[in-house]
Parts: sequence; C-alpha cells; structure tokens
Amino acid sequence: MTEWTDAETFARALERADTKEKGNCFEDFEEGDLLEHDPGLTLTRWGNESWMSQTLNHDPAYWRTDAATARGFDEPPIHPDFLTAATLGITVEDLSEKGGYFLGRTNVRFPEAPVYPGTELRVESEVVETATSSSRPQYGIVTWRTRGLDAATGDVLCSYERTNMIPRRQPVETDGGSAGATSADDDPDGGLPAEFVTPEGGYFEDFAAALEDADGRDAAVAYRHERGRTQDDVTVASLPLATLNTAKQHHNADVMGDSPSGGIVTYGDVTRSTALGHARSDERTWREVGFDDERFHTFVASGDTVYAFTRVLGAEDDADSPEAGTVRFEHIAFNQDDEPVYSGTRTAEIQKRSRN
Ligand SMILES: CC(C)(COP(=O)(O)OP(=O)(O)OC[C@H]1O[C@@H](n2cnc3c(N)ncnc32)[C@H](O)[C@@H]1OP(=O)(O)O)[C@@H](O)C(=O)NCCC(=O)NCCSC(=O)C[C@H](O)C(=O)O
Repeated sequence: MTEWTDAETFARALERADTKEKGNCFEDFEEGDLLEHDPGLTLTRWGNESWMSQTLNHDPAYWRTDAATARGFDEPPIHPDFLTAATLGITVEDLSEKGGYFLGRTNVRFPEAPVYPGTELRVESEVVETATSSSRPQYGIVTWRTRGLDAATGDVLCSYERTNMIPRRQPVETDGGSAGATSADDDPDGGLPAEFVTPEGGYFEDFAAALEDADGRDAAVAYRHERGRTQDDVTVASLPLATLNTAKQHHNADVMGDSPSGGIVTYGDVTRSTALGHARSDERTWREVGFDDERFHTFVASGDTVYAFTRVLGAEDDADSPEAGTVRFEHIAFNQDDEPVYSGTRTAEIQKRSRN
C-alpha cells in the first residue's frame, strides 16, 4: 500500500499535484473590469483600537466619548486610517494576493459623515490602467479605483486609486528600464532650502505662523518627529490579517524568501499609518480630508523602525468647521538608516487655538 506520508513519496506527490491557485496575475486584469469583492468586514471598535494602538494613533476623539462628542461625533468613530486599510485589505484576495507590491495610491477621500463601529463594509474596484513595467519583465503595473461602501446603505465611506506591481504569468521583453537616466546634482545639499522652520505648537495658527515666517525667505516649514516604531510580528503579520489582507508579502516567509524583498514585509498601510501617527502626535488633528501622491519607496521588514518627517505645504482658513483650519502636509516615513520608505501629501483640518 502506498504510504503517502513517506518523505520521498510525498515529495513526488507534491511535484505532480496541481496547485489550486489564489489571486490574479497581470494578464487577468483588463481596463474597465469591475470587481465586487466577496469578503466583507464589520468595522469593530476592537479592530479600530488594535490598529490605532499598534500604529501609535492616540487622538482622544477616537478613544473617549467626551472627546468624541466635543468633536461633534456621537461616539468614538472608526479612524480613517483603519477604514482605508480595511477597504484595501478586502480587495487583496482579488487584486494583489498573487504577490506584487503596493507602489502608490492617490485621491484617498472620506465623506464628511463619521463611520461608527458596527458598520459592515462592502468593497468594489474597477481596473483603470494596466501597463508594462520596463524595468521588471516578470511584473506588470495595474491601477484600480476602489470604493468602500456601507453594506446596509450603499453610502461611499472611502475611495482611492491604487497602483501595484503584479506578477505576470509570462515575462515580457522590456528595454530594461531607464537606469542611469537621473543626473547627479551639483548641490551637496540636494537643493534644500537654507533654513528649516519648526511650528511652535500643533494648532492651525502655529502652522500658519510658521509658513508666514518662512515666506519670502530661503526656508521651508519642515521637521521630524521623535517617535519610532520597530516592526514586529503584530505589525507585519497580525494587523494586515485583521483587515482580511491575504497578501503573502505579510505572512508567508517561505514564499517571500524568493521575491524582490527576500522576505515578508510590512503592509504599506501599517507603515503609512505609523508615520501619520507620529505626525499627528505633534498636532491637534480635527478631521482628515484626504491623501494624494502616496508612494512606497522601499521595503519595511520586521526589525526595521518607522520614523516620520513632515513638511508643511500650506494653510488656509477655509475648513468646514469654525473650530479648525485646513493644512496641507507632505509626510515622509523613513527607516533607521534614514531611507524614505513612504511619502504622500495629506490635507487635514487642524484645530484652532481660538475660534474666529
Ligand atoms: C517594488 C520595488 C522594489 C520596485 O523597485 P524598482 O524596480 O526600483 O522600480 P520603481 O520603484 O521605480 O517602480 C517600478 C515600476 O512601477 C512604476 N511605478 C512606481 N510607482 C508607481 C505609481 N505610483 N503609479 C504608477 N506607476 C508606478 C515605476 O515607474 C516603475 O515602472 P518601470 O520603470 O516601467 O518598471 C520598489 O518600488 C519598492 O521596494 N517599493 C516598496 C514596495 C512596498 O514595500 N510596498 C508596501 C508593502 S507591499 C503591500 O503592502 C502589499 C499590499 O498588502 C497589497 O496587497 O497591495
């Protein structure tokens, strides 16, 4: 009788067996395809608090009822970072489980109404672009437009466009990319302004005053945040799985050993949310409006530490609430070797020290 668990016999069985594959390759996506993602998620307070605590997002309005009601919420709502990560997590089985990397995202928007614990999330995506990667013949580049909806009402809760590198079934001929196309800059300081201005506090007025101070001079409002968060099993594997993110990049060290990163890596939304948590700890956030031009520059892995750097791009007294003004930031997450790992622009309403 065949002993299937005999090591040699089993190795031969594995060689001969078909694998019932998960996920889609580049060739499976066509511009205009619509995908209704099957998984769904109830946005729970537990999920929200796990995400927020592990990424150091401690805005009291998301933790305490008195702080929530002072912000105009009925109770601590679901944080936009967790909502964004959960919306993306649900799409992974269809869009990126095959193992490509999350390159960037733009036009991340949240309608003004808060999302409360207990809301059931349903997610849909449309393929907006497929492109050849000139530098990596084994991969193509796909962009999707994704919407996270309240399953009960159909209201849009979160939307964005995301771009990933997606493995091809068949590598293609490419021109090998444009290596060497960038020219070295003669300026040893890389063209940075002569002076960096740091806002005195975290209120809208502090950002506006710092921008005014820098205006007309060779100066930028730019500063770094002290906190760092070293990546561990919780941030690398547990947080993405809690959003139903099945990307093997975050939990299958066996397969990822033979990949561009050489091992499992942190979910892009964990890296981003951690950097934003550091930045928010130095400001009085009132409301998140949106994010653009998000880019993941290099891998973050277990043992790496995520820090954050902020540049203030603009401040306008035009927020919907009289309690706040609108500030535009660029946030850059960087690692222990000072390498940028994420960058993106963010528009947020920041609390005023005094109401008009
Ligand atoms: C993945 C990388 C190692 C690739 O590096 P490299 O080969 O040096 O190329 P580029 O980074 O310049 O980009 C590859 C090609 O993709 C195009 N690109 C890049 N960004 C965008 C964008 N936002 N929109 C459109 N196209 C974009 C470039 O132009 C290149 O094109 P071509 O020259 O024709 O080949 C490196 O990028 C890297 O290490 N990035 C970090 C990736 C990462 O760590 N992401 C987060 C973790 S993975 C994740 O979170 C997965 C998630 O769960 C999910 O499922 O999505």
